[in-house]
Amino acid sequence: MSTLFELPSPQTSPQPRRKAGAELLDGLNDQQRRAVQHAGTPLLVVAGAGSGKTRVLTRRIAYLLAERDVHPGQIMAITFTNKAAAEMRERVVELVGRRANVMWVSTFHSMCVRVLRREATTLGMKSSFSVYDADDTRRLITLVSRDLDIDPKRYTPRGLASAISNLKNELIDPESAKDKAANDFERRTAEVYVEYQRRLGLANAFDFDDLIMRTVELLQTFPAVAEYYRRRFRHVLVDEYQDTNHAQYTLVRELVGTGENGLEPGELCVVGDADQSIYAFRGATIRNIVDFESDYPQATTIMLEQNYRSTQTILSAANAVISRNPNRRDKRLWTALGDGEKIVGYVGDNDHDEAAFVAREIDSLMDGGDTGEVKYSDIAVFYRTNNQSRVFEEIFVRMGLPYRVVGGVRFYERKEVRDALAYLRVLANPDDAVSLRRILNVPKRGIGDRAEACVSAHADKQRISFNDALRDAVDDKVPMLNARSRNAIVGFVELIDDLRGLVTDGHETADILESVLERTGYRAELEASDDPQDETRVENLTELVTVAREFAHELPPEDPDGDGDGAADEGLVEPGSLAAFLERVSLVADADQIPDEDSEATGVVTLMTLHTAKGLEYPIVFCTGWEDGVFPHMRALGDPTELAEERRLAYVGITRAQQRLYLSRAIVRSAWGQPMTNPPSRFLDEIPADLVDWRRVQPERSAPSAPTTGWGRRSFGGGSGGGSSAPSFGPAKGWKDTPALSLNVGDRVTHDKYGLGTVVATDGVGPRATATIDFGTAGSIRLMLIGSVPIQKL
Ligand SMILES: Nc1ncnc2c1ncn2[C@@H]1O[C@H](COP(=O)(O)OP(=O)(O)OP(=O)(O)O)[C@@H](O)[C@H]1O
Ligand SMILES: [Mg+2]
Repeated sequence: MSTLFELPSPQTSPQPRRKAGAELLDGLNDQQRRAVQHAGTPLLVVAGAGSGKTRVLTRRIAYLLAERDVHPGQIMAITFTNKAAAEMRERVVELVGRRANVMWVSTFHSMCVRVLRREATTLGMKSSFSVYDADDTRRLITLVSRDLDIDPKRYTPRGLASAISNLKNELIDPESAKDKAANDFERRTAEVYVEYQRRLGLANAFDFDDLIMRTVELLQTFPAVAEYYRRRFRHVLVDEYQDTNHAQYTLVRELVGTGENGLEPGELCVVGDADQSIYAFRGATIRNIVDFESDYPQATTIMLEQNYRSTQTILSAANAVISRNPNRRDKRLWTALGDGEKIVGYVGDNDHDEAAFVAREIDSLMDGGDTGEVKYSDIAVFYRTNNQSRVFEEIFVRMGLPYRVVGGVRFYERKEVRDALAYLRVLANPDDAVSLRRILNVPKRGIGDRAEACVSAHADKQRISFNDALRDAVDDKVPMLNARSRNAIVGFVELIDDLRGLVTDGHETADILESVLERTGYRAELEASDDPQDETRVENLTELVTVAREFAHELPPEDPDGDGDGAADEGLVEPGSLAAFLERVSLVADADQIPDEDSEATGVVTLMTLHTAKGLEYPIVFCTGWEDGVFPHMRALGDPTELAEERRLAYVGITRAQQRLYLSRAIVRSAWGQPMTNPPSRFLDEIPADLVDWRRVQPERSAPSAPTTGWGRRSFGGGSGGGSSAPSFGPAKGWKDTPALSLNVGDRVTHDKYGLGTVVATDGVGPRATATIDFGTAGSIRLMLIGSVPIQKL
């Protein structure tokens, strides 16, 4: 166990440049200033987008350090992405100097990893644990449900994984899940959950949700541990508080404490905006913001009203959209930045046309025109789902526009990269069963499925880890294993042990990785292949080596664990080590990427999903794919709660823009392999027409018969029928040409892909009519826009 936190002795080294307190309050309005200076009781800052919440948080930290004699080691700041954390740290360093480097500024997940590294043994784990991401989790759940004879069609690993994740976000442990299970699915889930947790333990691994849940468990079960962290972190600050889930909420409460053992509760400051809550699907709840005052009876709430980011036109559009949401506290943001340019609207014939418009527009913006100096890095393109990026990438490559995609099929999700990392993880944590089984026969070395099953059965029977079972195989103690497989396993175990020798000898991660690629024959196999994709794979592996090389040469923080003593705590990972590298890589969450420090300088257009855009700002923003069924997402069309969440996402998207905003949609989109005719997004109708300069509307093909109130469909004619550029498809064509299929609850239908189904709900009319259809097996209740799916009534 750790010793109690003591304040370090005053620094003797020369002080870095520090800003005086008064200067730290410069460029803040009265409300912001109050928030920065507030002391003693819990503080909530609620305000709309761009009102300076994050700025307040950053300044508050600097102010604590400069004016209230708080030591950086006493500060815990929590942000939503690693990128945001890096930025916040950077800004505080600008304000108060390098000593701010020892603060804990991190995401919930990184923060928990740090805590768990030092306390792992208290929870019966080793500090060399692995962190399993969504893919590892799904693999392990697949293995578990196979062993439990669960029908993967009825209960998919994905469905089970998400159910277990929900339980963890609600801090429900396996035993309680069992007790609470009320139907077959919940009972099966609980069964899988119990076994999955046991296997995680055997593999010495935490999954993402565990990081939070087990840290809470740690603090709640071991008062001395809780006291240590409460004494240490006297200030807890949380950005984007509206997106915390129950587990994270509880974690914050535990960290702050309620004043036991004569220790005053830590000072808590959270900032957020209920209108920007967009992670309900991960259990986030605005309850945490709405009930802050009752959760913390002493709390002070400060509201900010001035927006410093966007023009009035952009703000008005955002306000118009979000004001349609029910049950929200209305807050009118204002800006002193003037009306600015009108929003530009565009309707593409199809998604390629839409992308071409974006590319042409970027090109002409860069040429100067009436806009003056524009850099590529001033521009961002947003879309609703990752798969929409491909069309943009194609045209950007063709036109030579520099860009980068944040998220998407990310580097770390590529098979070859995951394989290589699995090797490294096995070297760092021998018990990591998911990684071990992943590479057991990659590249092929004669350890087939049957051999793997024998070893796994043996592990189960003896209740030992897969790694120990492999070692039993070497000693010929695994029944049913044939001699050939055994020999192959001997070779594999020797190879791994050899490679592990490099780690113990303290070799650099990049060199270890080179040896892995070399000695396993992995790279040679790819190089020998004539599949062009394998060439890319080799490049990716080379890139991974480079990442590892750079990581090792990053400047280590002045004080690795931030407790002011300049040394790492026992059990913490060595900076620059293999463990540290793996940690960094595994915490690259889905809304995140390894911070790319150079991207501002190199000047590239940024492409990302709306979710990833949260908290960011760009002078010029293209919001694309404004179509019902795309954005709002298909899933949300019949569900008021989900629709409200999509509307908040629209609010987030619009409010990223500082000066210029483009909104676009396509009439026909082929993102899911099959062309679909999509009606304009209902959110477009919600934006006052006079805010928009409509560059191109839908070409007129027949006399418009639909009412054409809102903009964006001033001349909304027939769907795809008759248009030469639009491909024809499916039994149901454009919504207008084909008499809309009228569906009622209880109707039986047949779908080209999903087969027979029953309508369980309907919603909307005309082009926006949707039906929720149950196709029989679990997880396949689908919501569809009737006009655009290959469906027939029986
Ligand atoms: N008082 C101020 N004077 C001038 N600029 C300000 C002021 N407050 C904030 N800003 C600037 O306004 C922009 C938005 O601020 P910030 O990102 O902190 O807002 P936010 O409320 O966190 O937004 P979001 O809800 O999108 O996260 C930033 O560029 C910030 O530097
Ligand atoms: Mg912010």
